[in-house]
Amino acid sequence: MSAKPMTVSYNCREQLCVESAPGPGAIVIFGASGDLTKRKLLPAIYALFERNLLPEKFAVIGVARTEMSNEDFQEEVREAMLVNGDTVTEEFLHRFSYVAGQYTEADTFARLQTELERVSEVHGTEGNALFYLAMPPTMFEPIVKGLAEQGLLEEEEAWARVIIEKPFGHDLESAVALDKSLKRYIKESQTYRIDHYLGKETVQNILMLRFANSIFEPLWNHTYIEKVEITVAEELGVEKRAGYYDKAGALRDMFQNHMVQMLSLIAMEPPAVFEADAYRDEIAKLISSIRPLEGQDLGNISVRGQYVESVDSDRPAAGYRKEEGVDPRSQTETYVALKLFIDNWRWRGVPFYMRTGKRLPKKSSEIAITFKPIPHSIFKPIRPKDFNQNVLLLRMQPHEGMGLSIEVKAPGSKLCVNTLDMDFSYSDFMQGEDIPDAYERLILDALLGDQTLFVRNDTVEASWQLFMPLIRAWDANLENVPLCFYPAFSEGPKETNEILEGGSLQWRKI
Ligand SMILES: NC(=O)C1=CN([C@@H]2O[C@H](COP(=O)(O)OP(=O)(O)OC[C@H]3O[C@@H](n4cnc5c(N)ncnc54)[C@H](OP(=O)(O)O)[C@@H]3O)[C@@H](O)[C@H]2O)C=CC1
Ligand SMILES: O=C1O[C@H](COP(=O)(O)O)[C@@H](O)[C@H](O)[C@H]1O
Repeated sequence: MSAKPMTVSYNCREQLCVESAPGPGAIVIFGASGDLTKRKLLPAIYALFERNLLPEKFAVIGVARTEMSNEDFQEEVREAMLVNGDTVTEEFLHRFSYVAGQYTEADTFARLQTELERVSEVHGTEGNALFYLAMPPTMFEPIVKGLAEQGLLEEEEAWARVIIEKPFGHDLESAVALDKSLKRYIKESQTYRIDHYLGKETVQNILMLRFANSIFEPLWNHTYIEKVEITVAEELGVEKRAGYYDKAGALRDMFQNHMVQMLSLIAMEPPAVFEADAYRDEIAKLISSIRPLEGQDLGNISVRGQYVESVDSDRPAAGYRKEEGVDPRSQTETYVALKLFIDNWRWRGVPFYMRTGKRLPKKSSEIAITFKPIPHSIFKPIRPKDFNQNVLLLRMQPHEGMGLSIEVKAPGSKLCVNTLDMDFSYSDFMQGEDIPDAYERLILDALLGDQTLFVRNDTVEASWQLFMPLIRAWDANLENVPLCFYPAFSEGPKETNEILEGGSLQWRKI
């Protein structure tokens, strides 16, 4: 039985809900010719502009090696917006300019400084600058070094902040080394490590749901929760990113960062206040409470998969090894499933089943919390079958929202039971407005100097530490952790069921 859409009454007229624009500042995008810039950053900047959430005095400077004039870059911006059906105004476009150059040459940073001075004068950005490194990770250090040597990271009269994209390092050792070398040039207070999942409305809502209501938290522990299932499924394949992805794979691309952050929000203890360090302290504590993989039988708790050619003639797709730019003998995983436990008082014995992959049946990210069965049924004589267990479903995307399944009496004279799926969609809540994209929220926070939703280095390292035994076992091709194959658009490798108590349970259908 599915309920009609719930009536949503939305009352957000409080002061706290009023968003305000940051003070003057320039946004400098390194990697301005790249995929992330076009698909995510430019639309996010435009959306902030439309919502009057960019500084009144702002400018955007693109930097990359590709030769382009300011006009060419403005044309790229215009085209990137047209893809989304947005026609930008000249008022918006004339704030954009471009600096071409190599990151190893001091001259690039000298010309960037000249451009920053110009926009300060013309657009009133007052020397404040947010540097967004939308770049392959190998370039993070050279760029930060170049900025520092040019004096662009000094904060005497203006602020300077750096957004660093993921992945932060390739493993624990490289993440530690990267952090050490960046710290030579920037302070932690200037470092904004972005994990765009933390900017998603529905991901942030996990905290609100847990800590702004009194009905969930008393049940949020091993006494009442049987298992938690976190799925991030993508329909897309590797697309044009094989150069990066074939070296990274799903564990580094999705698990070490987005999946662990979502797990943390579900499982963390409440911070005393929602402030950057109090909140991030709790995240760090949680990640370090995850049962170490070292010493566990990795074959029982993990599956790595790679997609092969689709077997569905209506939905043809090449196998991963045939994708452009992928090594034809690639061992890179495009799918990972893991069973994790959190060794603390609250979560003793509760399995967290987690999976993510590319070329799965559809795009779908959700967290399903299954509550334990009722301790005793008073309805046994009339209903010998067990009741369905309650499930709280948090849908991250698409159709953001949440659902709760409960057992109810079906109308009629008999005592018949039905499962009622109560469903709530964010789109109803938003009354026709679009849900802001994650990058909008995070760019805005960085302009405001709020680090709460950015990842602190200790949590990055704790997460790498957790996965190192798995990475080592995969690198060594140990027999108990084989690469399993799944047809594109299937539910993933069949071996995934094995980690659900030897196949006695089932994953939710994607
Ligand atoms: N694309 C996405 O969906 C997502 C990306 N990210 C992260 O964002 C960052 C950027 O990603 P994306 O835009 O896809 O990357 P791209 O591969 O599109 O690269 C971005 C730009 O970097 C420059 N570049 C590429 N290789 C080199 C190199 N070896 N040396 C110097 N410059 C180089 C190129 O510009 P030019 O040649 O003009 O200098 C390119 O336009 C990465 O860290 C990625 O992990 C995170 C989440 C999602
Ligand atoms: O960080 C990444 O995320 C995207 C998926 O993000 P979503 O917001 O569309 O869910 C993924 O496709 C990409 O490989 C990864 O680098």
